[in-house]
Amino acid sequence: MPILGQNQYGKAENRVVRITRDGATHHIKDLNVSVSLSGDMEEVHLSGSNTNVLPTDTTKNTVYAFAKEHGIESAEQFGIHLARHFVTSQPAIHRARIRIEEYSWERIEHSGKGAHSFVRTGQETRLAQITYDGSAWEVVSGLKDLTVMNSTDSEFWGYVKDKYTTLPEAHDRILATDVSARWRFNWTDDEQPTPTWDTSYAQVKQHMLEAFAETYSLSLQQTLYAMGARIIDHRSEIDEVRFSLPNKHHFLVDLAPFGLKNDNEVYFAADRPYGLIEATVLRDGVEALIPADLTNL
Ligand SMILES: O=c1[nH]c(=O)c2[nH]c(=O)[nH]c2[nH]1
Repeated sequence: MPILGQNQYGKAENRVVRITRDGATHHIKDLNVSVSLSGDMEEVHLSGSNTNVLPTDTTKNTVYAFAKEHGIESAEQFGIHLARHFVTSQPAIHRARIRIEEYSWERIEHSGKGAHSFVRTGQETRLAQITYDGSAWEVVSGLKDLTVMNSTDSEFWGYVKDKYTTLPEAHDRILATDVSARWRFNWTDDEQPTPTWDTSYAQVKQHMLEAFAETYSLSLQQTLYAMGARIIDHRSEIDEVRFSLPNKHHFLVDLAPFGLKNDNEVYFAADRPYGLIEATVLRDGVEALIPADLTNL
């Protein structure tokens, strides 16, 4: 008989918006929450018995009920509540993985009454993944679509040249990327104090941006390492950072046909193909646990 391999189930992409009313001042949390459970699920696959199956519909309802009952302090805290609930309340469920995307809203400053108007900020999407097996926690936070550009202090030369190489060496180029990053916390058990999730997120993002701005770059690879190293050096709660950085190429336009000189002023922003630079930066002595392919994480 064929063997049932790894399996998991749950409700994906539960969109939950939680408003907290503080008089006329409102606060918004806007999340996309995916629940994935695993455990004693052989029978549902092999014989069709649903005895151990908590319906995915129930997992969806739990997300909404918890938004009311516990509020949403941070994506990480909310994910921890949910994961703990599924694993500790259902004997057949041995592992819960909660993935969250968070969309940020900024208050619209205006001179009228009330503080209940918001504009979606077009910057990055915050990410969190919480996994719990009844004893150990794994929290990986992250972000995607944080678009950054340096208009100088970037070079790329001295690379391998074979018969197919046509790329001219660059001694002053634009360096631009959409940062996708995940970082793993070394908080793993309830005995340790939990990190302050929001402060940690803000600091990690700031270190990333400062390292991008302050690194005189000889390659996107070098900039990536500088960004990760800065996080590992400054944030003791984090042991591992993984980046996926598309190199958003900007090519100088040849204006000579029009009798114009292009002194690093006019570029064509290409959207594809793009270089894709990916790497993990780790604290010395720790094991790498973030998967190499971030597309589904
Ligand atoms: O920063 C870069 N790294 C590369 O590996 C590479 N390859 C390339 O064509 N351009 C660049 N730029």
